[in-house]
Amino acid sequence: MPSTLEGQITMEKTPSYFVTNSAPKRIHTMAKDIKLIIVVRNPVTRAISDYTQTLSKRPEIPTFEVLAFKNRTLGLIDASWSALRIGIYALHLENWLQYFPLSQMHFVSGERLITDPAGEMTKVQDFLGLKRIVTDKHFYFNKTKGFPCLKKPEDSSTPRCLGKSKGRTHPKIEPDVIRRLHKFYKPFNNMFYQMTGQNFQWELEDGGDSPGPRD
Ligand SMILES: Nc1ncnc2c1ncn2[C@@H]1O[C@H](COP(=O)(O)OS(=O)(=O)O)[C@@H](OP(=O)(O)O)[C@H]1O
Repeated sequence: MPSTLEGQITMEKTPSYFVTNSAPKRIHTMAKDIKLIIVVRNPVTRAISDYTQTLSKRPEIPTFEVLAFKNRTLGLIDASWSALRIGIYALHLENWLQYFPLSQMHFVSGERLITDPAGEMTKVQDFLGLKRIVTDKHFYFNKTKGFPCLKKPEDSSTPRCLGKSKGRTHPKIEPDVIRRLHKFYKPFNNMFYQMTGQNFQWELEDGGDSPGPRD
């Protein structure tokens, strides 16, 4: 981490920290009063997104349906598959709560980040104690990309969307597998809602892969 001068905030983004057992202790040793921002989305959609990313690099991997089960006939989920294990948010949060109070954490809804980016950014700015600089007027919905994009980033005069690797089309997953996964995550999601005091409403999206902007 670079040194931070008076009036500056240093930010660092590493998604894997949230699920790395040794991370909370090490980060606590480095900076006890650090503010932590965690972006979470429906763990079923997250798993499919994770799989889609791996598939783009290694097209030869087995199907999602094959990887998701230890025994499909018995409906036995393979929770050791990292794409699924990462979505057990309550488990990972438990680890962080051993070192940091909830007041130092802010949870961003991945779903609302797409449907209402300015609203989510307002909450992030408030959490960080920043002036509300980023607002509605900084975003527009790009129909081609199917996602919100920045109208005019600070370093450029042209609009900017996230790159091709963000917002890929997901493969169609068999509906009974999606249903089984929703059932698998339900108790963990409820635990996570209780721990955070926030209801992310993931159970409302039953049936298929949760509706994304492209669907
Ligand atoms: N504005 C905007 N544009 C594009 N994509 C957006 C946006 N907001 C959120 N998302 C969602 O971000 C998902 C990719 O982020 P990741 O967390 O996988 O990124 S990272 O590689 O782990 O850093 C990506 O997941 P996929 O749709 O599965 O690709 C998007 O759904």
